[in-house]
Amino acid sequence: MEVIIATLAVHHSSEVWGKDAHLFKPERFAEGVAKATRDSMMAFLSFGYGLRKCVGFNFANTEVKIALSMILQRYRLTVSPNCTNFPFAMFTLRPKDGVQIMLHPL
Ligand code: HEM
Repeated sequence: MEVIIATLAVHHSSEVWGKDAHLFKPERFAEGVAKATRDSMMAFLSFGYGLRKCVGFNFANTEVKIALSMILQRYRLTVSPNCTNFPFAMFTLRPKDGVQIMLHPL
């Protein structure tokens, strides 16, 4: 595990994200990407950078917000007890076997 985390570079700069850069903290973005990245344009590269940056960036962001708000209005989400969530590094850190989520109707 230590070796995997030590090899990560993208989105893990402690200068940008702080000493807890390795923690999953979506609330970092509560006041927007610019504030979360301390105005460092190269710090958040999920959609690429520069002239070839993803053309679907605004569309994808809006789509995710709409889809998530529709789901959260109808369901409570919990992580399945069967979920092992083994972190796996392939350019970025991701769960090796995905994340099994259970949806409970509200
Ligand atoms: C969460 C959703 C998405 C993510 C994370 C994402 C991410 C990316 C990334 C990393 C690139 C490469 C940028 C680069 O080379 O620097 C890219 C390119 C591209 N994306 Fe997306 N993308 C998403 C959704 C979409 C959607 C919804 C569309 C279209 C409706 C789209 C269309 C494109 C196109 C056409 C390119 C190529 C741009 C070019 O080479 O000039 N993407 N995307």
